[in-house]
Amino acid sequence: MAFWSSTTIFTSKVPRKILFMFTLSLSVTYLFYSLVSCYTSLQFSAQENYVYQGRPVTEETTFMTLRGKLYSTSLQGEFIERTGTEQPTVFSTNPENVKIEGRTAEWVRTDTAPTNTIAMVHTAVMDQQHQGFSTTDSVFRTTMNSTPEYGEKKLPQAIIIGVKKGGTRALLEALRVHPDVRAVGNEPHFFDRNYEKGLDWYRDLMPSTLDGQLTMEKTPSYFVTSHAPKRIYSMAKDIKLIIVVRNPVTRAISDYTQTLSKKPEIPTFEVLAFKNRTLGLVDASWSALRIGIYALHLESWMQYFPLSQMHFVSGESLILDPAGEMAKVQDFLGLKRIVTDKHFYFNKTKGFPCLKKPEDSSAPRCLGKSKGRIHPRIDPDVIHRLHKFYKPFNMMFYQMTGQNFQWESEEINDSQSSQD
Ligand SMILES: Nc1ncnc2c1ncn2[C@@H]1O[C@H](COP(=O)(O)OS(=O)(=O)O)[C@@H](OP(=O)(O)O)[C@H]1O
Repeated sequence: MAFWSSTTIFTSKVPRKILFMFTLSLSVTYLFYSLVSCYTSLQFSAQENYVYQGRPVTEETTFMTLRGKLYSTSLQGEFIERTGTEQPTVFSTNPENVKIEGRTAEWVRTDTAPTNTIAMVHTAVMDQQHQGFSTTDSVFRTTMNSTPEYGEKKLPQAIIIGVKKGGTRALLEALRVHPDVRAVGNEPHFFDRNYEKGLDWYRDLMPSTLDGQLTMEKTPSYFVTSHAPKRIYSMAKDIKLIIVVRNPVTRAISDYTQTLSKKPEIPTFEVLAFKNRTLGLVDASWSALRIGIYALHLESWMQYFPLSQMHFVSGESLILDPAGEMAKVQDFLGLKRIVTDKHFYFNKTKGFPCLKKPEDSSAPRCLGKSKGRIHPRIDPDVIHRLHKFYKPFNMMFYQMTGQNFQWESEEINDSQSSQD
């Protein structure tokens, strides 16, 4: 009764207009806050959803979110072709001075530390413009997807040490699809060119990893660097070493093709391959040929590491059956077989296997122009002589590794096809 009477007094005392204004302002305030909170939650979910192997990932578990964040750049296949950081190719016909270590552009993923992102994006834009690519939203997405790195930087537990032009980039990029592998995109060249910079410098180049993830790098010149085995051993005795090998004759031609692309004025392959062609004296000190004497280089690695710590990948099989080679590599690294045939397709235009692109991305997932170059035609007689030159070294290599890479049967095929 008291309540009823006080309400009646209130309504009768306050003018109806004021009451109406008060109710209206309350409603407007309520509506405003509802809209603001709705917008914030929409924004949050747009930022927190990313794609993991083609599927959108939401915040189902914290761990998946963290890992997804860590991989948000890489799993969207943001590959940006940029010029390697290596020193430019120096060519000399004096075998002692021959240094064909230069490298051309290659695919480098942009999952860098945030501090490097702006520089990388800038480089990406410049490079894409330079190559006539459109400065697409892939660069934009790279910026958007640059998330802080989680975990800690570690020294690598596995290194692809060689061989130059063996297919090392293709292997590393396929491995980087694996959620338990994190690798530095550029070649650090720590054990051959930057050793004096120290282990802290080297570690700092590595991407951050979470527990259970492998840190990796690839520098193909390590395999032929005499002091690399000792240096790597002193860093980590139990490190795993991967060597991608390829028919040494084709490898030499590939190496030469790379140099030719930068220095078109160099002598022909046929000239460089011999000290005296009439006498059939092969110039084994020419680095393009010397690198292919695998048995010789392997010997120095075997002084420090048991074979069980080395894995040899056939460069030929990596092209013909990438998933098969990846299965063996994942086993060797103690990884779950996650990278399988589902991840590859044969790209007819490229003429090589490429990584399948995630559903939502238009980013290319083939390697760049510097991988899979067209080789110049080499005199079949020179090819035959080189096969003969390499044969004993290949045999020794097969014996040392316990693997037959069948490069001799390739020569039979080559000569058959050149007769056709
Ligand atoms: N999937 C795929 N796509 C393109 N290219 C592929 C692939 N798999 C292996 N290869 C072969 O890799 C060769 C280059 O080897 P590397 O990456 O080790 O070269 S480098 O030493 O890093 O410069 C390169 O040599 P060239 O063909 O002579 O250019 C390729 O034959």
